[in-house]
Amino acid sequence: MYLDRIVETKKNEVKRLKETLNIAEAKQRIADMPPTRGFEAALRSPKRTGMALIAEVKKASPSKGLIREDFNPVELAQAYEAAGADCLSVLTDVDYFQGNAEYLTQIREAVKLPLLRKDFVIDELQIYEARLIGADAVLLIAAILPTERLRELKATAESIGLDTLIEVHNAEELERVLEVTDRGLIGVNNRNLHTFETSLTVTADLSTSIPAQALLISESAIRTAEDIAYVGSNGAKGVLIGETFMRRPDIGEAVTEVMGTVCSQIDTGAAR
Ligand SMILES: O=P(O)(O)OC[C@@H](O)[C@@H](O)c1c[nH]c2ccccc12
Repeated sequence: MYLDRIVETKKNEVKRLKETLNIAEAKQRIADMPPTRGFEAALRSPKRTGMALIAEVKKASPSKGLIREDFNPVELAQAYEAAGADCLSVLTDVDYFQGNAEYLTQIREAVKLPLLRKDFVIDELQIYEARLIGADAVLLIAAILPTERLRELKATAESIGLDTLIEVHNAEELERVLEVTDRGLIGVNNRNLHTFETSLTVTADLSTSIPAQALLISESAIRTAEDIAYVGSNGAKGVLIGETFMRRPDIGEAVTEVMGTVCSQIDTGAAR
């Protein structure tokens, strides 16, 4: 199963990372860095009324293969910023998503938006590394983290100024996450990471169990303005979109088409 394979790869990456980076040194370097950009804060006051956007810089994925041939991460990030994205998500996994930590560092210099390091975090050291390469937030995936690990990794992230986006796909994962926190950013992944199957009803089904003080981000398989209206009417306060934008030659046009200028079509009265 591919998720297990990815985790094996990450264990090896962590082993290698431990040879070049230790926590004491990382902490020292982080102490000299400028503060993070406020990933959650940006999503809580989105540019488009009613729906925040995390736009993703993603070249390829295990489920879709190569998504975008003409891939200049900095240009793509700038186009997203110009189109009014609130935050960016940058894939840093090399083997499965053709991402790179360097893309994130380059993007940090080129745009002002808060950045999510999109990777498969299983160890503290990856979190310190995320901060060092220029991330403002990290993704924590409940499917690969036992509850206590989730709690520890979240605390580590917060101790160095990083926000967390905690990702769930089913009720069991959500229940475990709610043991750790009932606030912050909760991402509902519409894609099952084991089968690759997608359905936006995953967001609708889980949203009723997500407390109001948490911010629900609907992730994956969002393609149209109708999809935005659907997840928005079912509790999502933000969306994380990659492939739909990456497949379009003109990123800015795609963002405007999907997001609208304001998300006025959302009937938030029906939410929850
Ligand atoms: O490209 P999409 O279908 O718009 O999906 C974006 C994002 O949700 C997806 O890349 C993602 C969600 N969770 C992940 C975990 C790891 C890697 C990737 C992901």
